[in-house]
Amino acid sequence: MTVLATDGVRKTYGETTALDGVSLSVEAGEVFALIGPNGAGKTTLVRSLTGTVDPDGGTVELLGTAPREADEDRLGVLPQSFSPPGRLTAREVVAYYAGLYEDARDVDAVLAEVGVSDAADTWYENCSGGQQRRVCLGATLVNDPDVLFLDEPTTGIDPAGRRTLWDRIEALAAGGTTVFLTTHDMNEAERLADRVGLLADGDLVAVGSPGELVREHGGDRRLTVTVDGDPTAAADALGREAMTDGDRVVARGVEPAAIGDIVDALDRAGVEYTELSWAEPSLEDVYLALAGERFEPRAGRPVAGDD
Ligand SMILES: Nc1ncnc2c1ncn2[C@@H]1O[C@H](COP(=O)(O)OP(=O)(O)OP(=O)(O)O)[C@@H](O)[C@H]1O
Repeated sequence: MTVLATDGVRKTYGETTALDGVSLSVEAGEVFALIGPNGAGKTTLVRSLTGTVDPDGGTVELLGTAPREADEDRLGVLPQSFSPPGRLTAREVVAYYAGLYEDARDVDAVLAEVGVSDAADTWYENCSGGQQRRVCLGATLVNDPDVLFLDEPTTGIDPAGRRTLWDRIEALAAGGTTVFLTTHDMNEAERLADRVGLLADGDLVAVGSPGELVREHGGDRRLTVTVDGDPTAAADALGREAMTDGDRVVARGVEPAAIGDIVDALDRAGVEYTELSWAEPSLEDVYLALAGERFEPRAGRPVAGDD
């Protein structure tokens, strides 16, 4: 069942085109992550989907109706900036939002779920930035929403806390909650999302599962050797196309099975190196390929016909 859908959505602010004809749909129980550079239009799209921005063109449907008509009891929305009154405790903030619903969840259970039980009696304004973000997330979960919009949910949260919240979001999705999130954290998108959409300059330039996007746009597996000395000797020793960049030599398309032979070849050639690493392409490579800022390697020079 389609939970939300846009067709040709456009939004301009004066001379700025925030959304330039965005069409997408998200199915029940799906986790959809929207990524893209600052100013790409992510928040504008979330706000169009939740009915707080009126698009200039195109159509938006949420739960089978116009966003403003959608049943609020079934929605949870965590905006990018959310400013509850500072002189309420964390528990009072969540209780305030719980009070807006007839059938709200237990406030302490929600605080525990987002990992802020310890700060339950602390004034919101005295909570750390990460604790505040968790309290706000808790406030969006009080009505046990069917559809959850999370605009940069883990910004400002420490790595361990981020993982706790990822677990929580995964558990919600496993329970059937549809999640639409925006993030600048490629690990977050890769870990959580069934599908990822990359928005650039108001255009949805790629949509697919993280695996599909990486296969299509992520480029090759690569081996990087950081040398202590002249990189060209290392590049020669690799016996394959490579590129030098400062003290690094990068060869693309290297299979894991070839790493042993490469190490032997470097040893035979007497190449001194400080690091040898091998990496699969990731969503970050997709992002950089499709929306990143391009730059020329500082002292790079192609070796052996590398492109
Ligand atoms: N209310 C507004 N008035 C004027 N311009 C706006 C308004 N809201 C957004 N914009 C502009 O629309 C464009 C898209 O902004 P938006 O906040 O949707 O981007 P974003 O992808 O969410 O960015 P970020 O990653 O920085 O949060 C930007 O150029 C922004 O300046």
